[in-house]
Amino acid sequence: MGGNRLGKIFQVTTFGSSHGKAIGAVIDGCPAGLPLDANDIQRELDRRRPGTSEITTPRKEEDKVEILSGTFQGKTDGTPIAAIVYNKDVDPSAYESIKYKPRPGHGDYGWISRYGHYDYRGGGRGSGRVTIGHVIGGAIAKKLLETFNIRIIGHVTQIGRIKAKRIDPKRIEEHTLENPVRCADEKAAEEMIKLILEAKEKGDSVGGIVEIIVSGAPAGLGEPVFSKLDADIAHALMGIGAVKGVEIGLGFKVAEYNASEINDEYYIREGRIRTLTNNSGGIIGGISNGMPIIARIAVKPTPSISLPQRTVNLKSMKETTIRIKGRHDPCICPRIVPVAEASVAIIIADHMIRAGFIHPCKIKT
Ligand SMILES: Cc1cc2nc3c(=O)[nH]c(=O)nc-3n(C[C@H](O)[C@H](O)[C@H](O)COP(=O)(O)O)c2cc1C
Ligand SMILES: C=C(O[C@@H]1CC(C(=O)O)=C[C@@H](OP(=O)(O)O)[C@H]1O)C(=O)O
Repeated sequence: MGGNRLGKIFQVTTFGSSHGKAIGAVIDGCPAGLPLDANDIQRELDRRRPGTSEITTPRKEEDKVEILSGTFQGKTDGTPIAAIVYNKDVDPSAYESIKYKPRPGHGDYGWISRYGHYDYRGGGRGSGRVTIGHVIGGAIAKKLLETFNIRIIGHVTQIGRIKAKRIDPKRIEEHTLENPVRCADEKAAEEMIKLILEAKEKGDSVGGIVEIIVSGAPAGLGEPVFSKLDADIAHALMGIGAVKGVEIGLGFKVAEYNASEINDEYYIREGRIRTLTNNSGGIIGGISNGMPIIARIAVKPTPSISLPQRTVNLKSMKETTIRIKGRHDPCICPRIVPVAEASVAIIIADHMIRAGFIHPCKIKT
């Protein structure tokens, strides 16, 4: 199949599917000497886990992770780290009657066109559940980055047309930790939850926007051509199911301004070069400039909905309709937050090693 790997030196390869035996990741290129145990990964997986509130899929999974290799006496030893989560609440019954009917908005038709032999149960490897692998890789990347005081935090900024007020990035974590919609603006969060529940009640779904902020990254990460830091971040984020747009900094809004209005002007504070504004989202010419790195993703409404929709029967080659049953997220945004953080963490960890900020073999702080 190919295409299951992210990162060049810090490489994360994921495997597994929604209704198969297990899902996991193999991380190659993590330097030796990083303290790591299952709890470091579990903490992140718990933030992604399904079945935790009325605004997530009711599929009940513990998502308990087991580290199979790559650590010795509580630290990474430079060998491939393999970690696995077994699928427990597997129930493909809802997919039996629709196996020849591609779901509008989901990956079914594309996968059948490309591979022919296709695991139709829950989209197989096309399921959002495979993002367990992203989160495993990202948890290790985050742990590595924390050693260098680099932190990555995501939050929901919009659901449907409801927009959150801007909040001090330092306060996002405390405000989103206990909040099921992962929005730091408490008033907007309440309205968002209401909107998600209304859509769910109707058998429909809603989309939104998630922002990811990297703080503490040094200037000098990235490459000037092709493997630009912004290009690699966009690649990683677009690799998550349901993501239809990526913005860095001001993003699509740059079209509305003159350069004199949005160029980030430089100044010096306590011997450090900074910029007055951060419209470039911390990346200039493909390389980080030491300001916070800011990416935003547009997440589409969950494709599997129970309202009737038009589709085709690929066996009889006749037009037909579909009503999707089963267990689905009425909105993907809250659960995509840890996945997006993980994807960005993998790219930043990879570039930290590539640019020489982290030794590729052993941790030297
Ligand atoms: C965390 C997460 C959870 C998801 N949950 C669902 C779901 O419950 N039902 C569904 O139809 N799609 C869900 N998706 C979205 C599909 O996986 C995605 O739309 C599908 O793979 C098609 O890919 P595309 O939207 O990128 O074109 C989820 C995605 C993610 C990342
Ligand atoms: C189980 C998860 O999300 C699943 C993502 C998903 C999809 O089509 O993407 C469809 C549903 O799967 P199933 O029909 O197999 O229950 C969701 O529950 C998970 O993320 O852990």
